[in-house]
Amino acid sequence: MSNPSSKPRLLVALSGGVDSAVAAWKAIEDGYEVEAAYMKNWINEEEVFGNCPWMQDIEDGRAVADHLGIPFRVLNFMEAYRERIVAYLVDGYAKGLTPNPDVMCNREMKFGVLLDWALDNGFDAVATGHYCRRKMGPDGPQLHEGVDENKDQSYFLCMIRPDQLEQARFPVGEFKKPELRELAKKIGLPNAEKKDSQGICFIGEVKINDFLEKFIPEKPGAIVNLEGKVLGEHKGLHRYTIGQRRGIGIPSNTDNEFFVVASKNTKTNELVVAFESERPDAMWHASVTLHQISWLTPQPLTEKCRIEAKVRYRDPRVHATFEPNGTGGGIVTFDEPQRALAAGQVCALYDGERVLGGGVYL
Ligand SMILES: Nc1ncnc2c1ncn2[C@@H]1O[C@H](COP(=O)(O)OP(=O)(O)OP(=O)(O)O)[C@@H](O)[C@H]1O
Repeated sequence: MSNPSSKPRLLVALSGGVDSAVAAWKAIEDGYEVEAAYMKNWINEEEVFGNCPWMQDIEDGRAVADHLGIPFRVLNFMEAYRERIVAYLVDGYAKGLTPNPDVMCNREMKFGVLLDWALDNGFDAVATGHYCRRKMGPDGPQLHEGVDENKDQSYFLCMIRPDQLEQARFPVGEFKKPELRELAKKIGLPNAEKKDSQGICFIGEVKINDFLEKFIPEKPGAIVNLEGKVLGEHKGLHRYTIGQRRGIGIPSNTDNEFFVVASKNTKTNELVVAFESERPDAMWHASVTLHQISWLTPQPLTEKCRIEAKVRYRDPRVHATFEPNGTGGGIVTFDEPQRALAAGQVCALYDGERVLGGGVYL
């Protein structure tokens, strides 16, 4: 497709939410020729649970695009989503892991399938409403945390590849959320007061276990304490995550003490629970091994070095030492042990506010 204007063409991923709406407005202000796309990833078909309010989101997206005077389209990526995200999620849980579909969705969908579509259709880049920043460094673009410490979403983007970052734009990374809401009202965006979305889009409000029930058969086993005493029965280890407090189904019989999931024994199909105050060894980790790190640096780090690591979206960065293992992964040893790291989750590596990359821990 030819570009009659000299402006770079930007496709904004418009979710119907306020962040991507302001991202589209800001991109226009920044001098891009902007168009918008909503990705239809999942609908409540085949009676599988799932309650993403996608029809409302499409209406909101369209209203925003109309308000800004930019073209809007809905792209059907349901097949790719099923193959790349739902399958990864279900396989992961079936293996006893705790997958991170939000991280994978950025790599596989927003800056994967959507970016490919955009490039094929004459766009130069794709923008989202993520709170993070892309800064030019001496060796190319770098990914940095967003200015708003409360909202920073760089963790979710730590596994995108450098070639994807090349064509990614984050127009709201310099904003703080309250300021962005105010701006949305000031410029009259129709969704300025819309509530923030929660959880994984395609399962919406539905609990992950209700969703997984449709895909993974029950596999009952014993719930045991640290001494191996049987306390009850579980319906399948895939329904639990290390460190989980709620929904274990075992009363503690003690005031102010609650059971947590200390570990999952896949060999015996036992769920091991403990009181938090017992500080079960299995729940505190001095280090994690990351296999296949996805680097955002020009070259992978090949020397032992000091870094910062973020083991969960809502956790702060913590100081750690990184040691490459020579096979594309490495060991992250924390200065202070970290609680409840579930295999399958993602550890993001930082140098200050700059994201160096990320990997899945074993
Ligand atoms: N279905 C979708 N179609 C197009 N873009 C999407 C879709 N879902 C998410 N995005 C993009 O990914 C970004 C981050 O998604 P997330 O679900 O975390 O939303 P959010 O932080 O609540 O942002 P928003 O307020 O824009 O919904 C969004 O700002 C948007 O650019």
